[in-house]
Amino acid sequence: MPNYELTEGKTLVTLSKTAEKNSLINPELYSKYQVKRGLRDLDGRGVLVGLTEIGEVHSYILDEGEIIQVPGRLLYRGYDISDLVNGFTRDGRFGFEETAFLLLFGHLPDQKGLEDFKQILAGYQKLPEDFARDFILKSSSKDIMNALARSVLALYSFDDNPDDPSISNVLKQCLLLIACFPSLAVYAYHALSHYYSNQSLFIHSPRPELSTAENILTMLRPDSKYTKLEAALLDLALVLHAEHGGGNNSTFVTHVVTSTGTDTYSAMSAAIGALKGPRHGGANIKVIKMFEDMKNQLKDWNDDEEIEQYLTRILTKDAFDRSGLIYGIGHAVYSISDPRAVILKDYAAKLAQEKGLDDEFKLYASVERLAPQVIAKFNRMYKTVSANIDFYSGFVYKMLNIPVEMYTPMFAIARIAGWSAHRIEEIVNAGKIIRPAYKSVARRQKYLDLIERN
Ligand SMILES: CC(=O)SCCNC(=O)CCNC(=O)[C@H](O)C(C)(C)COP(=O)(O)OP(=O)(O)OC[C@H]1O[C@@H](n2cnc3c(N)ncnc32)[C@H](O)[C@@H]1OP(=O)(O)O
Ligand SMILES: O=C([O-])CC(=O)C(=O)O
Repeated sequence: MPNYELTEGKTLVTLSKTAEKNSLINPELYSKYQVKRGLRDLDGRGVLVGLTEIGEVHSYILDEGEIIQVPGRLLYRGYDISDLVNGFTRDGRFGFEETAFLLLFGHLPDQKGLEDFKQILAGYQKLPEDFARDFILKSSSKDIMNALARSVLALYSFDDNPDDPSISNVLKQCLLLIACFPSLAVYAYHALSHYYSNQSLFIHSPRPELSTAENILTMLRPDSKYTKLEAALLDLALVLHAEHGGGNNSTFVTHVVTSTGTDTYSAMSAAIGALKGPRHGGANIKVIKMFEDMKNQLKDWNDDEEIEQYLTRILTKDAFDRSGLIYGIGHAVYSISDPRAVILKDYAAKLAQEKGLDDEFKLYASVERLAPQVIAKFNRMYKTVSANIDFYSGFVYKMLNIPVEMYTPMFAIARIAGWSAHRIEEIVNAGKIIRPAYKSVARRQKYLDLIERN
């Protein structure tokens, strides 16, 4: 982007300094006016802004008004995530389609219902004629989440009835997006690796008889080959990422944008933008890059003291991306544990052993153990922090040879199921635009004519 020289030496640098200075609000005012920053109460509990039956994120119990932190639990439509995972893995079935059905329709499908649902999704898999060529390949993006959001917005033009908010129409649009996200993301990755990394370009079509996880691997790999274990692990990751209640940032964005009465494509592209952020879904890419940096910097991966020093340098903004964040650690709701991280860690350990990456797994486990202590030294903590879902997900994807650029898009491919259920829930129940209050703390000013200003 050009750096425009503006008149009278006012470059973008000086203007940005002015913008920054005049945007700063005295931090004391937030407590003075009891602002619930991050929509959180001072004890860390979220401000109650809605009701949902789709996902439940459980992290504490109240004992005589006192918050007692407990290991995290996640329920989809009232079913514990561990029971769901145990159910389909025990039966050797893929779980993502069944999970999407559960989230959208509120009950687990029977055999026939599941087969019918898979057929409906397969029917929506095909992108419009020339869509991949004209909208993905011709204008490739350096970021797949950006490409995905653009594709979602472009699909609006191919819909004969895009603005109809009836549930039958919105459901149809959501099913189409659930079915198309894998190809939209994978093709955007191929465009990126071709145009930015000079790799050969190939496009494989999704196959209607395959599961979402199998199709991702089929389309991603030049030879379309994958093992049953690889597909099963990717499927598990999709199930674990599919839903997380109404308050997580991207799902809340879905509620906020849906509450305006806008179309499905606008709501979902906004949610993709929210998920892309490194404090949310984008954390999985940051985690893997943080570990690459850490591995280069550490002399001894088994030395706790050296690891602690590196983590401290992250917090003091002296290491990695200088954001001060240890990615993959901490959560707005969970404290003692994120149940999804517990499940993924187990699989990561087994896979690491198979792939001869035990040392790297041990380093992850050490950081998981040490980071909460280091963070607690630097912050006033009202609750414990622990590894979140994104701590081990990137490591698992890496062991599945999934390119790093695809990690956050994998999250989106899964979470579109949850967003869809929440969009429908918002339309069915709300009818009220979401509009919280902002108190103005600006000084009132007397207007000056242009010639009077200096
Ligand atoms: C799928 C998901 O979205 S899971 C989350 C993925 N994100 C990450 O992994 C990024 C790293 N983690 C974080 O940035 C945070 O833990 C978040 C954004 C997830 C949650 O943030 P919060 O709700 O503010 O967490 P919490 O209230 O427990 O934090 C207390 C303090 O510890 C700090 N803290 C929490 N986690 C971290 C971390 N990983 N690294 C450094 N500091 C942290 C917070 O910034 C906060 O400090 P402050 O009071 O000075 O603002
Ligand atoms: O709930 C949150 O804030 C973030 C999260 O874990 C998710 O969206 O999966």
